[in-house]
Amino acid sequence: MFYYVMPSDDIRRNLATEEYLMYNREFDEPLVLFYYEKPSIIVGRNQNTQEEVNQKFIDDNKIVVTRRRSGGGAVYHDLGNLCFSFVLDTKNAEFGDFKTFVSPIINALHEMGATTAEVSGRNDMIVDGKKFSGSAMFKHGSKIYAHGTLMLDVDLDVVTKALNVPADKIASKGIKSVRSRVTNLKPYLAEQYQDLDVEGFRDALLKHLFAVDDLADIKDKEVKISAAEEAKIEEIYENVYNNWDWVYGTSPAFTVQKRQHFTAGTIDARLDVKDGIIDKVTFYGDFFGTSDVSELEAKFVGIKYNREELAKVLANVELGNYFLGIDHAQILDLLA
Ligand SMILES: Nc1ncnc2c1ncn2[C@@H]1O[C@H](COP(=O)(O)OC(=O)CCCC[C@@H]2CCSS2)[C@@H](O)[C@H]1O
Repeated sequence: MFYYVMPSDDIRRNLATEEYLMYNREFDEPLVLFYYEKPSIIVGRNQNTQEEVNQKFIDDNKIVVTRRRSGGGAVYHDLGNLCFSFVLDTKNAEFGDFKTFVSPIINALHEMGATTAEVSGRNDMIVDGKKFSGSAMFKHGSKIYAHGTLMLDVDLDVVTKALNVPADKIASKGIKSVRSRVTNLKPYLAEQYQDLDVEGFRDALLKHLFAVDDLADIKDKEVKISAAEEAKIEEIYENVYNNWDWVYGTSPAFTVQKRQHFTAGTIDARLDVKDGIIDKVTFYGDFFGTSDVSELEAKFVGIKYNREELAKVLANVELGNYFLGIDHAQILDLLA
């Protein structure tokens, strides 16, 4: 087995590197990758990004949002979360089921004191009945990567806030992720691991996986990435993981239906969104102004469905013509 430790703390670059290595390297032996990142949400291949993220919270807290190629639900990562990934070619290595591929990780965790950590269901690892890891995989030809999370010391409060979308927000046709109760691993690890940050945890795991006391002993097992390859990884970063078309634009078509009560009355808004772009907006309500509201509805058609774009349109609108006594911020909150 070979290994590579990602130097970046940006999930978009880390996913680009993982993808690059899988497509472009030959794997006589499996490769294990480790990476971690600053606060980010990673939605699954078939998910509706707008539905999975709490956009206002994401904007306010500058949380990175991206989409991965593997399936499953949206997860939240911060600097207390470590990702692992096994990349291999099924021509050269057998790829069993989920339980088989995570077994080296489970064994290492047992050795580190989390003796009750176990595999659960289709893609979870749990301890004390609570999830600390979710996994997913992506296949291309005979090559596969199977990656997962390890919640060492994640801010659990933020997990709920960042992923929490009000139930009434969207009536979607997309695939919904399963909400489950999560926990951090740290309290379950032995005393000597209590002061570890995510890098220390990673190094400890590596030592257990390769059965060495010193990482210097496995230097020859470390994969090297050249400057020319870095440039190609940068292209994947830009074209895929940092590209709105991939992150939002590939979401399934969905409809947002929202209702807001104002002192003057109630407004309902319905937005049809296709490929991340607003297809149609309809307002219903009982206190419209003097101008035809369909004029306002038309202004939103064709823009990207996000707060920033909605705010730009609203900035040029004399709202009082359409709704009496409502300001821009209120309408923005209704729509976004
Ligand atoms: N970081 C993290 N780890 C484990 N579980 C999480 C995490 N964040 C949120 N959740 C919980 O899992 C569900 C979603 O579970 P679900 O089973 O739907 O999806 C997954 O687990 C996908 C894991 C993808 C791992 C990739 C590895 C490299 S980049 S992302 C979510 O609603 C939360 O309740």
